[in-house]
Amino acid sequence: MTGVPLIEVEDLRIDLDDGSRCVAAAEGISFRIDRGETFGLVGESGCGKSITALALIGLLRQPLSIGGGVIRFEGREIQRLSAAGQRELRGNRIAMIFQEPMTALNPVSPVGRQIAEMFVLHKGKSWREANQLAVEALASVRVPAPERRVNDYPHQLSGGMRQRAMIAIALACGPDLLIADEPTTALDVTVQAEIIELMRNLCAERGTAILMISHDLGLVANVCRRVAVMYAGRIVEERGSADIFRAPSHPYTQGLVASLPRLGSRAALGRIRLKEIAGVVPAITSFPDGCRFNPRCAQATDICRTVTPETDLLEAGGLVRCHHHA
Ligand SMILES: Nc1ncnc2c1ncn2[C@@H]1O[C@H](COP(=O)(O)OP(=O)(O)OP(=O)(O)O)[C@@H](O)[C@H]1O
Repeated sequence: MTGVPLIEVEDLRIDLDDGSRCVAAAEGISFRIDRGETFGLVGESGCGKSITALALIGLLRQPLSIGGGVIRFEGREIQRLSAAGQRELRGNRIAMIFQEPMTALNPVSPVGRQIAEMFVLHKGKSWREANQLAVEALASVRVPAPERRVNDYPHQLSGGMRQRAMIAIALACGPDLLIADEPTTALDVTVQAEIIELMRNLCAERGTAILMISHDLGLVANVCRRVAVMYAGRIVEERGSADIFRAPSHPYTQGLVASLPRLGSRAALGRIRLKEIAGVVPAITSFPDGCRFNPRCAQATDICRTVTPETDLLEAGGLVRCHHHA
């Protein structure tokens, strides 16, 4: 399958229709992720990261729906797959982990059983085999005493252990793509680092691609080779992770980079306040004309208030959507 991306999103639009009116919650979304690659989607809360991920796995529900564009998995259009085909894609090929594992785990079923179920349902294993594989899966995510822990219910595990169990379930069937939506936001910093390291190592060993979603540019750039920055339902910049710090091109990305504490700096030690991006993200129903970042942008001119910028290729590699890009 050389040359064919694992997943390719082309000009995706996601509509939000509340019955009285229909607005585009996200539009013009295009990116590709190759086999085994790590790709990040970053942006402030509400910019459309999670709904983009849900669209990829065919899990958008009313009032949201795909309003245009194409999503291809190994060259096949996901929207054209039957319901059964989409289910098989979600079970076997694409897995997802969320911020709060409690919402994804079944509270009345032991975690071992939930892992074993994946092997029974998607790999045709017997329960006996599947139970053994569940112990191995928990061991692979470094859960201590896995042969005992398989019998624990989700509420008996700490937040970090629950997220490990979620990763075990997600990776059970050897997916080609793991979508991780704010996987560590609810955890404290030390546990966060351990979980990220674990996820990254397991995926690298198995050749699993990662689509990581977070509001935290530092975290995403640390895990991913390439990063797309979203603002108000559009991708405004896509770059290699190192380039995004060295020479951010879009004023919004520049703002995000300026608001990151540098390791060991006075800001990281909490002694000075970091530069925040002034203003707030507009609501879906009141996206401004032209560039949606223009009301918050110090570089905005008349054209930014009226004309939507096209996506330009950067000489140094990458894409940017700004009339005045650096
Ligand atoms: N089920 C829904 N009904 C109505 N609006 C929704 C629904 N789900 C998402 N939205 C809206 O769509 C927009 C994009 O939401 P999305 O969850 O993708 O944002 P996000 O960037 O992932 O932010 P967060 O990190 O806060 O989840 C938001 O304005 C949100 O309010």
